[in-house]
Amino acid sequence: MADKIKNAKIVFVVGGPGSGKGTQCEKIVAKYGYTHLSSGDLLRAEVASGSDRGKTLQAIMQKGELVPLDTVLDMIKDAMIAKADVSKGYLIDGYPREVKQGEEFEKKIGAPALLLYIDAKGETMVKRLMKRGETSGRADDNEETIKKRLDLYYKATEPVIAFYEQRGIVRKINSELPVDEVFAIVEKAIDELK
Ligand SMILES: Nc1nc2c(ncn2[C@@H]2O[C@H](COP(=O)(O)OP(=O)(O)OP(=O)(O)O)[C@@H](O)[C@H]2O)c(=O)[nH]1
Ligand SMILES: O=c1ccn([C@@H]2O[C@H](COP(=O)(O)OP(=O)(O)O)[C@@H](O)[C@H]2O)c(=O)[nH]1
Ligand SMILES: [Mg+2]
Repeated sequence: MADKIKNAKIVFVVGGPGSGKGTQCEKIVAKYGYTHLSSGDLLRAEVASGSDRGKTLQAIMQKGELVPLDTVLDMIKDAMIAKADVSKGYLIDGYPREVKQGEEFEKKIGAPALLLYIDAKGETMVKRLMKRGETSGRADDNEETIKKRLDLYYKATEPVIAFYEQRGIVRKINSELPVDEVFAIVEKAIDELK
């Protein structure tokens, strides 16, 4: 089964909480028809299903901590296989969160062709998430959990960017700009892939 996705174009979308990963992914889907898989959305869907596994996940996410690596990777892999026949490429949003997750992904699935590094200042991300929290209904969009997510991002996820920089596949995107200007930079990076 996994053979089906071995030659697929894979793009990692990495950035802090509230940096704008989901916003840019939506625009990429609209223009390029890629399959968007947000690790956070997959986990939230499991929580929403009310399963026992979902209950365990909810407790971890509420605290802003990381779910065990194998859980997320299995979910992403299943979702990729489900779309293998129709997909032009995959946007893996919010993953890897730590270097080890990237290594395991490559062992089980394949290597990314590009890493979009969506970069905004810490204070910008906090402001956006507090605003989003007014309407998102996300249990982790509150001041205390946002702070923990941000700390964990700097500690665990930023090293992921350094790891892939050695391979020359990182494109840094300044997401302090308005959404459409950010997307103009994103488009250049995706167009280079073809
Ligand atoms: N000015 C500006 N605001 C943005 C931009 N991208 C996103 N936002 C706002 O920031 C908020 C968070 O954006 P998301 O795309 O949900 O961020 P994310 O990185 O997917 O966040 P998580 O799901 O928490 O990982 C949104 O509610 C947007 O309104 C941008 O490029 N410019
Ligand atoms: O690979 C992943 C992706 C997400 N999460 C959990 O899901 C939450 C929400 O992730 P998402 O990417 O939606 O939002 P972010 O934290 O980037 O704002 C995180 O805080 C983690 O608890 C995780 O443990 N592993
Ligand atoms: Mg998101």
